[in-house]
Amino acid sequence: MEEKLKCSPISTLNPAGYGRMDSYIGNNERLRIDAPGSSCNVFPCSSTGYRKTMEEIFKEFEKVSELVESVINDFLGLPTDKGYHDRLALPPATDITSNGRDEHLDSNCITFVLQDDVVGLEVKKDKQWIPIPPVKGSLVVNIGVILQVLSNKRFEAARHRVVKHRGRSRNSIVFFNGLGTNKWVEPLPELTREIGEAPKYRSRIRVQRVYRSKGQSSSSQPTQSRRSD
Ligand SMILES: O=C(O)CCC(=O)C(=O)O
Ligand SMILES: [Fe+2]
Repeated sequence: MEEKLKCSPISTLNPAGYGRMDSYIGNNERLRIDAPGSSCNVFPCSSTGYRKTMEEIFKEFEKVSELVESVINDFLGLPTDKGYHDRLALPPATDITSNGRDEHLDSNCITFVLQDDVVGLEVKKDKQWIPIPPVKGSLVVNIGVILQVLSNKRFEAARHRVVKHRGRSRNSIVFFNGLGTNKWVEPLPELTREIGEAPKYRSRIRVQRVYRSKGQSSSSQPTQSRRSD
């Protein structure tokens, strides 16, 4: 634990580093990593190869993310670059004992999950929880709230959770393709007024998260408030 706390975020404004999220399903530990080269990244100093490996993994995720993003833009009939490029990788810390996640929607655009061989991830469909068992060599791709709003609900965010199994640790690497904070998000004009379709959402703002310092838990869900226009 001492080693983990050495990796606590160095800035209260940027959560890169070690953190915990306490939930009723289980305590979730994570090491959050921003793009390689970010001055906010904190890596365990006892492991020399860790940083290099994580940065390589980040770059691989970036490539997949770009590909999927371009397929989605193509599908929506949008230019290839709509500007949603801010990315974060959040691999949970090692030797965790419990690692559940309450049900939630991801608040970003697209999420990529690389699971180990421990089951736990579930998605809600028609009021039923459906397990998403790990398949070697494959990634789970989740739609997040921002893409739901941008696409005027052509894509719907997946409600999901991670169920904890007694006595089994689970590790996953999660890569978030998102927009960053404090951005206005609304259905894209190409998918609404330009084609005579009513927007299903009002403008929303993504509010900067409030992060607590050193080892304290922080909220897993960024606040999204509705503008009243
Ligand atoms: O660990 C997982 O499989 C998913 C984690 C997750 O849903 C999240 O970090 O938003
Ligand atoms: Fe999630």
